[in-house]
Amino acid sequence: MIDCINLTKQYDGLTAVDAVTFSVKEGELFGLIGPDGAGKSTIFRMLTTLVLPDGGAATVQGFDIVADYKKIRHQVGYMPAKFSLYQDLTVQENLDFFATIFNTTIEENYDLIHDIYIQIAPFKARRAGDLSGGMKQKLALCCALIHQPKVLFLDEPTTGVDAVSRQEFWQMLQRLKAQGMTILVSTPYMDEANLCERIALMQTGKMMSIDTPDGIVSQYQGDLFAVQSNAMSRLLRDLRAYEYVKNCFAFGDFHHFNFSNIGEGQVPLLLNYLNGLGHEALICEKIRPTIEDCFIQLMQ
Ligand SMILES: Nc1ncnc2c1ncn2[C@@H]1O[C@H](COP(=O)(O)OP(=O)(O)OP(=O)(O)O)[C@@H](O)[C@H]1O
Repeated sequence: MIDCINLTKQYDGLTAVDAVTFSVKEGELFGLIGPDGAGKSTIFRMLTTLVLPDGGAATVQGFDIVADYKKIRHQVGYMPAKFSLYQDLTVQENLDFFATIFNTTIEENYDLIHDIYIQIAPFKARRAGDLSGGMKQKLALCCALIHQPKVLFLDEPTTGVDAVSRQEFWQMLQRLKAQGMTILVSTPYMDEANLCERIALMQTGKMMSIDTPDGIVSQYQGDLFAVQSNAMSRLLRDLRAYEYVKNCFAFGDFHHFNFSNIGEGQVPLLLNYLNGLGHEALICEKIRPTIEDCFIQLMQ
């Protein structure tokens, strides 16, 4: 449904998207995962024909993003990262407006949107600008779906949205996927990567790895450990000073690290070293890497 080959975009000498190659299959939920500035929005803007690429090529539903831009605009649903609905119009007026410009009605497409529509229906008369972040996202999704697109582009739909709304949003995406929708979604939240079928990890315009979340985790090089003591900030410094600790960073209630040489055999020696430095209540265990751990390793 989406094919990109060496897709490139530059802004004033800065390469925002650097020869990116990836494909999204029909009915797939594919995630672009990366921090601010990684180039996610620029990929969305090129694929939805809002900006022209400087190099490479891409098709959406078989249509070329440059030559067939009008066809693509009629066929895809796009939810930009920035809330782009009319803040002064009510929820109902926004929905009616988007239905009208696509020459359709809410009733005609009710099957696809009813799940989301019933959640925003109680606020039909409220101005879009007065909705909560989560409700704004639901309304924007509803508007993006109003013309029954086959491909949905969702640029950071959960950024700035509370944890419960984020969870609800992803449940809605899973239901849309079950209805056969192809979805390209971006997020800076690494935990959301696991909710996609396949992901691309992005940094400074480049795709570092493309695979299923499990596939990415299985490519982690070496063993990863989580460690805790009664003095966490000193522990970070002491770990980084230890000769055989390669990379170490804070991760929730633990610090994650790996060894530069051998793996698990080093643990008793490291614990001796930390005990000697006065650390108490030490816990150190080998763990399965998260997507964030994999991302950090790939960056290094
Ligand atoms: N119109 C523009 N003019 C100049 N530089 C731009 C423009 N749009 C994006 N950039 C730059 O291109 C790079 C990629 O930006 P992009 O918005 O695609 O990243 P992103 O991963 O979506 O991050 P964000 O969440 O911050 O938007 C950044 O360095 C950004 O500053």
